[in-house]
This record gives sequence, C-alpha cells and structure tokens, in this order.
Amino acid sequence: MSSQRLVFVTGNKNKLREVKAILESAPGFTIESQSFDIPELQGTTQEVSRAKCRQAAELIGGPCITEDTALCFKALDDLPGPYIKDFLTKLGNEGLFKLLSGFEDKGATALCTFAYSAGPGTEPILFEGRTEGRIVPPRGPPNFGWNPIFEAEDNGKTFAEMSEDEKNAISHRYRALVKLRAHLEGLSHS
Ligand SMILES: O=c1[nH]c(=O)c2ncn([C@@H]3O[C@H](COP(=O)(O)OP(=O)(O)OP(=O)(O)O)[C@@H](O)[C@H]3O)c2[nH]1
Ligand SMILES: [Mg+2]
Repeated sequence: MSSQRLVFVTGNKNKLREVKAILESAPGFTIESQSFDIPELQGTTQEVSRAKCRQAAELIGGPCITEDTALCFKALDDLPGPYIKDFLTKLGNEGLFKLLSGFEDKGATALCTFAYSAGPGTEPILFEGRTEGRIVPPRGPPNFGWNPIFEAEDNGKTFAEMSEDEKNAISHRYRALVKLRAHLEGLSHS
C-alpha cells in the first residue's frame, strides 16, 4: 500500500518524534518535517492554530500540517492556554505549579490542535484532542516541556513518568491525530 506524504511544519523535535511514532505506527502516512518557528498571533487556540497553518502553507508552498499545544488551568479560566510556551520559559515547572497555590482546583486540560491546509490560500481545518488531568509538583524526568507537572486522569501518572508508548496512547496529541488521520484517510479514498 502506498503511503501518503505529509509535511509537518514545527520547530519542536519532541513534537515531531511523537507525531511520527503515532502516525507512522501503521502503514498509511510518511511524515516529513520542515523546521520553522512560525510567529504565533494572540487569540483563542483556534485563531492561533488557523493563523499558524496559513503561514506555514505560504512558506511551504503546498499542503502541510501544523500543531499548537495549549495547557489550560481550570482555576484560571483556561489560562495560560496557547501562551503556555512563554509561561513555561519564564516560570519553569515549579513556578507553573506555584501559580495555582492560591486555588483548591488544580484541574487542567492539555489541548492539542492540529491544523491541515491543502495549500496556500485554502482555509485550514482543525482537529482537537484533549487529555484531562491536574497540575502537581514535578515528578519524572524533565525531558519535554511541562510533562513533569501534568498528571493525567487516565492513569494517575505525570506525562514524564510514562513511557513514550503510554503517553502516546492517551495524550492530547494522540487524540487529535486520530481525528486528523480519519480525515486524511477519507481524502485519499475520495
Ligand atoms: O510537557 C509537554 N508535553 C507535551 O506534549 C507538549 N506539547 C507541547 N509542549 C510545550 O508547550 C508549548 C507549546 O507551544 P507550541 O505549541 O507553540 O510549541 P512549539 O513552539 O514548541 O513548536 P511549534 O509551534 O514550532 O510546533 C511549548 O513550550 C512546548 O514545548 C508540551 N509540553
Ligand atoms: Mg510555537
């Protein structure tokens, strides 16, 4: 069976590794990457995702996917949300945990939004995946972003305490990719 080639535009090597592991685990897709750190507008997660993918399609000059990850704290009305990268860079994982020290509710949602553009000038289509959990003092190796402070409801472990396969079976990224894959498989059969 021939596989469909997809260009994933990202500046993040950890994301690329997880996307390849999830999408290339079964025949159907081959992922190539282009490394660009695309400027991200402020707005809702959907506005940020659409703008990022439109710019990526212009840069690539063809079909592509992009991904935007948000970490939403329930007590903070879903902030930091799409601004998590800056918050993590400035506060670190300890600081992010302390942000919630004044609140009983440590609940959080990891939200992944993939955007697919068929090429420059076409409107991106969005695919969202969510993992519910809570923010805890860091546990596990600090190998990727805020993995050590996000404890998933599914198994009570932080993302950092999980093996790659365990994380990739329940993650926000996996749940969004299931939807993207179904969409692309539909396209290739029509
Ligand atoms: O612990 C984590 N587990 C994850 O599963 C995960 N996915 C993303 N992140 C981090 O959250 C911010 C998102 O920002 P982001 O979506 O703009 O990513 P990015 O700028 O690194 O890459 P890209 O925009 O070039 O694709 C960045 O700090 C990422 O490192 C994660 N941290
Ligand atoms: Mg980014």
